[in-house]
Amino acid sequence: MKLPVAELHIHLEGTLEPEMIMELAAKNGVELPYASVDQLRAKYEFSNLQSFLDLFYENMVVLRTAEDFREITLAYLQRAHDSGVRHVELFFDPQAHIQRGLGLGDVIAGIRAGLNVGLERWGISHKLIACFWRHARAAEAMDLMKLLVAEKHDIDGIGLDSSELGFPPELFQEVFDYARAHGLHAVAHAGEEGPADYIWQALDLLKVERVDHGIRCLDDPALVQRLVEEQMPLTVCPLSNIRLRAVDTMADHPLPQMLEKGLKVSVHSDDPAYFGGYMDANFASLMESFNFSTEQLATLASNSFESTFLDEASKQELLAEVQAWVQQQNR
Ligand code: HPA
Ligand SMILES: [Zn+2]
Repeated sequence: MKLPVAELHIHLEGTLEPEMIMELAAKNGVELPYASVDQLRAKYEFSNLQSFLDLFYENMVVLRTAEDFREITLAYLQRAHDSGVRHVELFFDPQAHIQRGLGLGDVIAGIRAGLNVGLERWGISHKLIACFWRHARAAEAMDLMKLLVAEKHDIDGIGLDSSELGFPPELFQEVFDYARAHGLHAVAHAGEEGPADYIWQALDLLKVERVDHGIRCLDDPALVQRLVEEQMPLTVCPLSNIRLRAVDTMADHPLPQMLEKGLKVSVHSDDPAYFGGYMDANFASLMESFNFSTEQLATLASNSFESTFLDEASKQELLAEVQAWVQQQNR
């Protein structure tokens, strides 16, 4: 039995494996600047967040139809299932797709169709979170926010992603106020490359229910204290942090320290096709450096379920799976 976990920090477009990119490009007649999977893979060396985002946005242009979105969602869920994921809260970047002329309804219908097959086939439950680009104008995010509500698009929450430095959360306060007033959940990337102050802003101005990444909180003891007191979930992505050079090596990763301080941390894969693997690869890499105990692993898994937007009964069912896993380990 694999450690059962919830995947709460996963960008759908970041699950596009090089093989799928080449296949979709051929199918949709999209010209790419690489002739082969190997040539594409050779570009997967990143120096920071922006160097990754440039390639990430370039590659997602191969997605053209609702069927493409259904297919990649399902391909991701197969891998998620193989790596122990029992519930997923999936991010996608609507601005990327509507700018290319795709219909918002088609994108969401395709993703939802894939998620529903995943629920039937593997019992993986789900939520869907539309992320706004912080590098684009807040007014553009606001227009999209209003459209999502006016057209009753089927999403469960909103997030904030893309380039962090120079784009503080405060720019998006109005968008998050609007989302909250319309019953949507709210999360935001903060403190990945950006300073601890961006985490304060995400909490106080955007009133987020989870912070994505959040590792830079360790620079600010008062912030750590607040995050511990509120048991604010932090969705930490170890392989992403290494590949984007937010942390030097896995041995330097702050996750053990964060656990030690009582922060509500859980492990996630961010953009697994780009960063060296899915949930299981993240845990395998952590285990090589830290050899976590059964108890520590169970805490990480339980935190992941407690940090979901599921109802209490569903959370309890999934938490019971963690306990069953612990019993199996101790047998
Ligand atoms: O790690 C990330 N940070 C910000 N934006 C993103 N979009 C995809 N992945 C990321
Ligand atoms: Zn992310």
